[in-house]
Amino acid sequence: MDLFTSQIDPKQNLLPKDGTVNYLGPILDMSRADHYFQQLWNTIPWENDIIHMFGKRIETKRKVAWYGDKPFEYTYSHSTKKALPWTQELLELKKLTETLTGETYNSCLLNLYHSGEEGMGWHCDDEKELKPNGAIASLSFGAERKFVFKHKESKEKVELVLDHGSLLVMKGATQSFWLHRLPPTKKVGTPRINLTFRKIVK
Ligand SMILES: O=C(O)CCC(=O)C(=O)O
Ligand SMILES: [Fe+2]
Repeated sequence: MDLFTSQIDPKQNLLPKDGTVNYLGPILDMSRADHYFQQLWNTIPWENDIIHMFGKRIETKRKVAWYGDKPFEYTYSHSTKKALPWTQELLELKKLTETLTGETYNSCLLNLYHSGEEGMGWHCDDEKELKPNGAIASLSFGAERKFVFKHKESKEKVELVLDHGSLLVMKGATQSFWLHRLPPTKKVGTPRINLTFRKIVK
């Protein structure tokens, strides 16, 4: 563990107000994190996402997949997906995440970014299907990427780097008051996979 990761305080709230974000840092050793990256890369039926921008339907380069306890329908940016049944690896990761965060989840959105040129724009995860103020746990594999929060009113920003095999938790009022994004960058040439475990209450 290097000097930086040894200074991670999993109880520290990274937000100055209006929500709670904890960064637990790497929760898997390098070889297990590598193993999960390969498994997810090879076995998930990745599909391009559709977003609606300026009245147009745009297919993203970023790929997605949606899993859950039941074939939940999830409307994301006007397209509706039916959740696939858990794979063994996703169930292992869900259990580990539940233990470390003290919360339970029933669904997971997976994102695959082929390189730093792919990212995700400003948004909050406050869809009506999600448990209000429920925790969202974000597991990252592969390339380290910057992640940014921006307060909806004050525009204050909070930045951090999401490591290979790391866990980030957003909870409380975070989605009501803060946007987040994964900025694109020319500095990263390698892929990244992100899993966000969520709780659907429909
Ligand atoms: O890739 C990430 O780290 C963030 C993904 C995200 O914000 C989302 O899936 O809602
Ligand atoms: Fe998000």
